[in-house]
Amino acid sequence: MDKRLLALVPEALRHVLATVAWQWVGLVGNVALVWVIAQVASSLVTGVAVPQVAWPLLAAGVVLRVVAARLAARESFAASQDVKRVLRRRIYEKLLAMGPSYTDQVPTAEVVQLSVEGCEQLETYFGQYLPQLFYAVLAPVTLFAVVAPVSLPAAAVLLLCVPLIPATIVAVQKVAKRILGKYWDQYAELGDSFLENLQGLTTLKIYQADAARHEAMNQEAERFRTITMKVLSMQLNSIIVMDIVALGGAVAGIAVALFATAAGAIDLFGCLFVVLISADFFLPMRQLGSYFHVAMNGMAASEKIFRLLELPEPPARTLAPKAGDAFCLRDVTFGYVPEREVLHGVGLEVPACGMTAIVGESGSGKSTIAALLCGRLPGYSGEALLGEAQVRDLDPAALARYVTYVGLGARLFAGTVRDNLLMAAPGVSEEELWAALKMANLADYLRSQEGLDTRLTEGAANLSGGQRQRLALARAVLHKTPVYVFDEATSNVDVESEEAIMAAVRNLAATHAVVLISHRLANVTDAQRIYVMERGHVAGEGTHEELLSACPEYASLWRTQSELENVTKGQSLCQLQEVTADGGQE
Ligand SMILES: Nc1ncnc2c1ncn2[C@@H]1O[C@H](COP(=O)(O)OP(=O)(O)OP(=O)(O)O)[C@@H](O)[C@H]1O
Repeated sequence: MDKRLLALVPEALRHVLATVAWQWVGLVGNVALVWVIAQVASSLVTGVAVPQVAWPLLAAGVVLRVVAARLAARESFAASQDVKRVLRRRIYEKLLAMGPSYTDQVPTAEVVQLSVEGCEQLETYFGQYLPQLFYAVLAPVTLFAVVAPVSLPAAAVLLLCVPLIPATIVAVQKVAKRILGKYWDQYAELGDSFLENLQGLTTLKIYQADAARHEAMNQEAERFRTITMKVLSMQLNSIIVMDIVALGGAVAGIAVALFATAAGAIDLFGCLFVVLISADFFLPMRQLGSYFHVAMNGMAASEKIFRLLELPEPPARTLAPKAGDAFCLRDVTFGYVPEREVLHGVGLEVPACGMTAIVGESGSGKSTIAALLCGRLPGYSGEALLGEAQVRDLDPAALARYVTYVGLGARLFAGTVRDNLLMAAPGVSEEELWAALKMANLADYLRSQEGLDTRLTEGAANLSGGQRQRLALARAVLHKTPVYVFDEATSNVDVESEEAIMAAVRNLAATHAVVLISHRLANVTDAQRIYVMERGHVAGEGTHEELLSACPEYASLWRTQSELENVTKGQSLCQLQEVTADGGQE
């Protein structure tokens, strides 16, 4: 019995005790029935009349058994409902408390398994195993009190044999614990790779790597099958052992009663009564043994649930930003893992209005700064302030109302364009929706379709990449917040889309704080302030002109990109000239 589990769901304990009480009432009914049957059988042999009380007792026994069985089942159901409800709520609250970065500590697949399968297993623990645990102690003691006046030696032998069953359970427990621990590990592993492969199926197909992954998953599934079979065979074997012990105990009790009858110590009724009741001494313990395996499964799941519930949580964030608050980073250091620092003493300021750009080579830490500003990386050191509050102390919901993040992975959902836009700003007028679409240069295209009712498939796969990004931008613009963070919002889009997005971003920057992360320097030349990142630190800051003269890293990046773009333009020109020469056209 795990005390932590009981403490976790104290409400369920009331139902567990009620289940035990009703089981006990059922046992009393059973004793009455056995008493009547033994009386009737012995009277048939001896010819002595059956006592008058037997018939009302028979009726009472039947009623008690039926009613008690129903009520015990109802209470057991109530206990398991409580457990599932409470545990799932606790897991959900834990995830909320851990915040969006919970995946750093526990994979989503494991959380899903624990909330579904894990909680189901605990349902059996509370609904069946726990009541049976109490009842399996109470029943033999009660029966001893009933049988002892009939035959003390038989009652004593029966009672003494009962603990042999838990003794075998304890012997099995060590092995069971090890096997079940492995079972859950394999289960979680299989769930993880299934989820990942399913999410990446398109990529696997593109590279024809699906067959290899399929094979790897088959091997994992085979390992899971093997361990499941081990669990089952361990359970069946131990049930056989428990049956032998239970039958052996009953036989010993019956033998004692027979000897006592032969010696004249008890009459025929007494002998029959002991014979008929002896199995009831062992049945509850035997039943406990079979629930025990399911309970062990639940215990193994509960270990994992506790591990999840005990994961460290970031301190409660309660502060909210005030109107006009601006971001300011001072000497900020951060690493995703302790052994590798990604930002080293970064300092930057984002004024409450205007465009602040962050540029730098790939991997220099730009997106990390964006994530930090959005409160997703609370484990930084130094000062990341919004107004006077540390970003890590701000309530995530309040921060989400203050900062809109638009990244490459902005998700568009299946449904209409209107649905996707309204999720950012419920209740806004049609005019405002169209104004945002116009800003993102998407209005004309959508008018040629079905307007705001244009249907999008999952992930807006029926739009082009550029259209998707422009729609994500329109949605962001509708989400009226004082600060916008654009992380590579113009990556992988055509020139037309890039120009449209940049025009919208500049427009926004006229009245809001905009942080623009872009690998393309041409997009940031008119930013009020540009920060140049290099390997996690700020290598330079200033306007485009200031940086060209004062920051060699920026000047070098600018030169490389300009040359590249000139070469590309030159090639296009050459190709155009070739076409003109060949075709003789102007
Ligand atoms: N979730 C993560 N876990 C561990 N390391 C990470 C994680 N995300 C980023 N990093 C590491 O942090 C460093 C900075 O990454 P970041 O994404 O901030 O760079 P970036 O400048 O935005 O790059 P890019 O221009 O390619 O998007 C990289 O070395 C990267 O390997």
